[in-house]
Amino acid sequence: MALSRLHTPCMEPKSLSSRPAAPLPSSASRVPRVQLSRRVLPCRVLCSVAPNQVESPGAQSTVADAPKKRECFGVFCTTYDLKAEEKTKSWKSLINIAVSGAAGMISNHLLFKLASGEVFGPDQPIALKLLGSERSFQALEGVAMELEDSLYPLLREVRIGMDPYEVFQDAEWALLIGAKPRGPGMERAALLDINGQIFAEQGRVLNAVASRNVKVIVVGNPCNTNALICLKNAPNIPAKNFHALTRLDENRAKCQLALKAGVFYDKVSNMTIWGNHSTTQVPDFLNAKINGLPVKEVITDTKWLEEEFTERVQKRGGVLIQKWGRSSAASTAVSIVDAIRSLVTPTPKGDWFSSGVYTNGNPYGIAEDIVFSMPCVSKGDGDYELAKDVIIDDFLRTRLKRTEAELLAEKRCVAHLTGEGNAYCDLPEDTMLPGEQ
Ligand SMILES: NC(=O)c1ccc[n+]([C@@H]2O[C@H](COP(=O)([O-])OP(=O)(O)OC[C@H]3O[C@@H](n4cnc5c(N)ncnc54)[C@H](O)[C@@H]3O)[C@@H](O)[C@H]2O)c1
Repeated sequence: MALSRLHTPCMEPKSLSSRPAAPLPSSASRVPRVQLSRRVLPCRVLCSVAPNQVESPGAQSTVADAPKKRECFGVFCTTYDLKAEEKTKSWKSLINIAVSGAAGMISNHLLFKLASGEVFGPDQPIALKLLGSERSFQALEGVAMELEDSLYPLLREVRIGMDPYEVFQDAEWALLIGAKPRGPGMERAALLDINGQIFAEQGRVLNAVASRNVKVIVVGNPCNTNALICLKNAPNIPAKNFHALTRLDENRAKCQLALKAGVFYDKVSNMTIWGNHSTTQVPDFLNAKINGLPVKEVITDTKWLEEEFTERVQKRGGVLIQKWGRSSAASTAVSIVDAIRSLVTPTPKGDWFSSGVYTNGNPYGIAEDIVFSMPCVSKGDGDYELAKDVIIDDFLRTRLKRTEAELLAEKRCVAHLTGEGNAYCDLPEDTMLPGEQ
């Protein structure tokens, strides 16, 4: 099924939107708010399509056959009345963002942030392609209705579906959140297998239909090994384009250091989470800085740094579940936003961010061919390089080895899903995900 293309609502010249729109670039402000107004006329009835309009397949349908069409959702099927000249002045080209697990708790925060413009910018229209499962499909319709009702000027298309081949078509960003949670008594090996199968399939689909330069952020757990499985099943997409989300751990670590030092958290920089998004992860206080100074010069309580700080970060998710009764969804969504923004905006000079990335010639002595969280810098073009000037002492090295051993064992455990032979599961210990008790 073809995707609907950029289409702008057919609307009245004056904005009737009651909620504040994201600020416009100066060129856009010269254009009457016609593009941003959300007073949408029922175009299939009232509007003829001018030659300079781009229309969606859905827009060509008549009122009578409209209910049969599923290329777009509700109001997003409407044809927009946009002059080509205005389009080039004020809008960047539409980007396609695919999100799996879109009816889940994390997505319920994330989608609204994406649509508001706070992730890709106030002049960047987006299309959201939402993947759900059979069980979650009704809920997904509810999510799409809430997106409709939010009247976001930058949200030009919403499409929902259960077929990843349709949903991932031409995706430029794929945010892979949907996964099964570890049930009571379930071994980590079983979770690796169940979720690994999801990510093997999604890797194959991305390989077949997504943009060749799609950026993939794997959130569903165990996210490092899921990302490895995904990239191994997508040989035509650069392995460098795949990330496992460790940004929530980075944000938690920054917060704990700020609390201990009595400073606001924007004073903490160069925070690396090394390794696996599990309780073996290594929050690095050796290279982190507070007010530009090494953390160890500002926080002299070494015992706290070596023991309490690390454990607090590793177990923060579990403590939160005890208090809140559910896992962290809002702060995870915020950290996905941070992770994307770190790739699409230049990293501040001298700083870096953490991301679980494919090890292929890393300078830190980490085993190759796994997805390991490391310090990265970006020019803001969606790509990244590994950070230089990183110190690794014996204490840090010992911890890196432990999380590396866990990831190598996870890799052996999913060999049947990465095309590397028979799986052999010898996980060093049944480590937990950060949110597990
Ligand atoms: N990496 C991180 O920092 C981090 C942090 C928090 C949570 N997580 C993980 O994110 C995942 C989602 O968390 P949540 O709180 O949103 O869970 P949730 O249960 O609220 O939502 C998951 C959604 O995914 C759907 N789903 C399941 N399998 C799917 C599939 N194959 N295709 C599409 N959709 C599918 C489910 O129906 C559900 O709607 C979990 O694996 C969780 O462990 C990761």
